[in-house]
Amino acid sequence: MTARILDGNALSARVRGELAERAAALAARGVQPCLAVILVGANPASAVYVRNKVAACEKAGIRSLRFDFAADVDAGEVMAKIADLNADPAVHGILVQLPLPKQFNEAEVLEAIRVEKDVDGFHAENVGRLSQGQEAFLPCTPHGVMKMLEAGDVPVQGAEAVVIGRSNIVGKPMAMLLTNAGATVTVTHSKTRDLAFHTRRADILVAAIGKPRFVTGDMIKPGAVVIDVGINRLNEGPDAGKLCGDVDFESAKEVASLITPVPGGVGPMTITMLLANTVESAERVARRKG
Ligand SMILES: Nc1nc2c(c(=O)[nH]1)N[C@@H](CN(C=O)c1ccc(C(=O)N[C@@H](CCC(=O)O)C(=O)O)cc1)CN2
Repeated sequence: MTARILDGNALSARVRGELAERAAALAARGVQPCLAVILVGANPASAVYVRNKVAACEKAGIRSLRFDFAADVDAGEVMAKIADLNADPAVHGILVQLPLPKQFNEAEVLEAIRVEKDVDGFHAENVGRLSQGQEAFLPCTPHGVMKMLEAGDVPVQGAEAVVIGRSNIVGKPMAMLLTNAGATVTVTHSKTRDLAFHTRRADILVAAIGKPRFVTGDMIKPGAVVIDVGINRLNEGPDAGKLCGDVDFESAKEVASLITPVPGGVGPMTITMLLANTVESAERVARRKG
């Protein structure tokens, strides 16, 4: 069996087209969706993601404001910028690119963003609302994964889902979304004993562990759906310099029924769901204006 590929670029293009129409309709009513992006430091991967987010906004008719701070900036300066953006009625979404340098308390920074502008879905109130199955801004990567499952007609209700990774931005919210959708979810991580025992039981396997090509074909149940959230740049070997996921694509595709590639899988959907949350936030403002 060779797996069908779930193309995140194609799905993103479709969804971003719809979002551009919604953004244009809002602008016609005098509300131009606007996203503020804060980048602290010079992490090269973060710089690429922020550049891509700003470019995607522009293409979709979403205004973007970008604020760059040096890695050794005083945390108070960034907090003051967040306070300004919170108070600015023209700004509908605020995001702080992660990771932050060591002097920052990440949770404190994320809590400083107004819940209604938390388009990354990382504020504790949005996390709590998600855990209770209430309406909330959903974290962009897990939300993108759910959209991909939907686009691939993957039955989630009743499925055995295994998530590898327990990070706040992917693993934990992913588990909550799959649970809310009726899957039976197992969260595994670096301390899990006999990981392959769990992964081989999965109808839906989500890999978000941050280890290049970690999940191999022999760890996958035949016919499973494999979602690769990892983005790793290889430093050595014949593929040095190339991007790869947490899944060994070549062996996995021979066992799975459906698989996401890296690049071109979940990554583009992360940015797409950020645009979706920003447009949604602006629509809420427009509704309140009447
Ligand atoms: N504030 C946030 N910080 C981080 C998030 C997040 O959702 N919010 N997620 C990740 C990084 N990330 C978004 O910020 C992200 C990662 C990857 C991609 C992507 O499109 N990847 C491409 C490859 C891009 C490349 O060439 O490097 C792909 O997979 O095709 C988008 C967004 C951590 N931080």
